[in-house]
Amino acid sequence: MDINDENIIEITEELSCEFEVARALRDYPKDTVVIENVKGFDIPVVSGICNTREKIAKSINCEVSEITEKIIEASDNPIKVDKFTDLSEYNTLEIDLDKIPILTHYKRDGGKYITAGVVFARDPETGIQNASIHRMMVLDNKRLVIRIVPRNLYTYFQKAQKLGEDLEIAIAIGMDPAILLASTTSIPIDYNEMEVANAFKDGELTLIKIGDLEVPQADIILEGKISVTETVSEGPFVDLTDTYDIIRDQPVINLEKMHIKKDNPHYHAIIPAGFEHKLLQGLPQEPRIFKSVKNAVPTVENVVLTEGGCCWLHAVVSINKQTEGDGKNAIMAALSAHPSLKHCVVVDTDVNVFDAEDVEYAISTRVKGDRDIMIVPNVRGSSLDPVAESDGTTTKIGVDATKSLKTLEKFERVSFGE
Ligand SMILES: C/C(=C\C(=O)O)CCOP(=O)(O)O
Ligand SMILES: [Mn+2]
Repeated sequence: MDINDENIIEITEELSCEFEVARALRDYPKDTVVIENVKGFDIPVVSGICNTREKIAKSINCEVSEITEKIIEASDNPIKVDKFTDLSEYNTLEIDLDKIPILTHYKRDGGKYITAGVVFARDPETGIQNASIHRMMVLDNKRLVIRIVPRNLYTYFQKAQKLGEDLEIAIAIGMDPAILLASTTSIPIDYNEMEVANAFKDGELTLIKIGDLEVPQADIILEGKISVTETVSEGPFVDLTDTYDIIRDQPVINLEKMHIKKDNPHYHAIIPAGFEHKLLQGLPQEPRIFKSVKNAVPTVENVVLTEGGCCWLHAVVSINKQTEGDGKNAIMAALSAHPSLKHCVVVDTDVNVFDAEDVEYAISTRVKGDRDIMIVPNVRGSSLDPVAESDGTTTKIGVDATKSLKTLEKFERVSFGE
């Protein structure tokens, strides 16, 4: 795997994949780290290839402020993949998960978890391929349990269940961040995420044909089937709010083969609740929120699900305010586009949405509480919100931190001038 970062932290001390690797990685929340010497394994662990917006922007060849625009462009203009290769660069082995340094992260976790696995499957009816990241807990050296949320893979799984046939899958681990990002995009069910990845790569993406599937040249590829009859308990697992998600009955994966790159393979681990987890899960929601706000307020400039808000619960939206009330319309559009969103702050375009201090500056100088704060009780929120009611409802807050158009002169940022 090409790790495209000139400042890699290399840890050579021998560490156990049970707790010790995860503990060491938490000391470097925004670095790319390679753990060279994992006790009992030949394969090093890499983490943090997508833990900053800068790294993600670099992988898709744009500036941080252009990521949303770039995702929208690639999702709206996917490119059919026409470059394929085979498995000649891999060693193919009978499945044995005990040969891969899969981590146990925190003390109360349900077990070892694959956290950077992209799952590839075809719709049993239409044949369209889906790619999505799922957490998968290890049951033994041949079996996993997968958390499937009701999105595209879940729909395929339901169709497979109706047909009574297990769903064939490949799990790819350790790949170019642009392909990881494409796998997390929220695109319609009849779209193939690898065509979005190919658009990020200007048509240069090469995939491997494995059975009926077309899979990226990842460092590790597992082959197997999601059972349509067998479920077991999955969890506990720390989700992006840094709190434990609940235990649920989820489908079992029976694995058959594994393909490991001959040349310098790494096992990619995403630390639960780390910035890589937050960004890969949250950042692909930003284009959805952006499109919705654009409908309501055409002068929207950018949308960010902030790292402090777990890239899930807090949004900052910047607009070039034209009329009084634009801020509140932007809040309503953002809250409805991402139902998990709890708090939304709207700022003017002279405020940098990526800079928490600048956003706080806008809140402190441009908000009048009785006029600019919207409180919406009893709405559905995120299952991860620790203050949500048992029925899933919570209270949402919108903060309109835009300048009042009536008194614009009072808000002039003097140090911005001459
Ligand atoms: C399972 C989650 C997200 C996803 O993969 O879509 C996290 C919780 O989702 P909520 O919709 O915020 O409950
Ligand atoms: Mn999909």
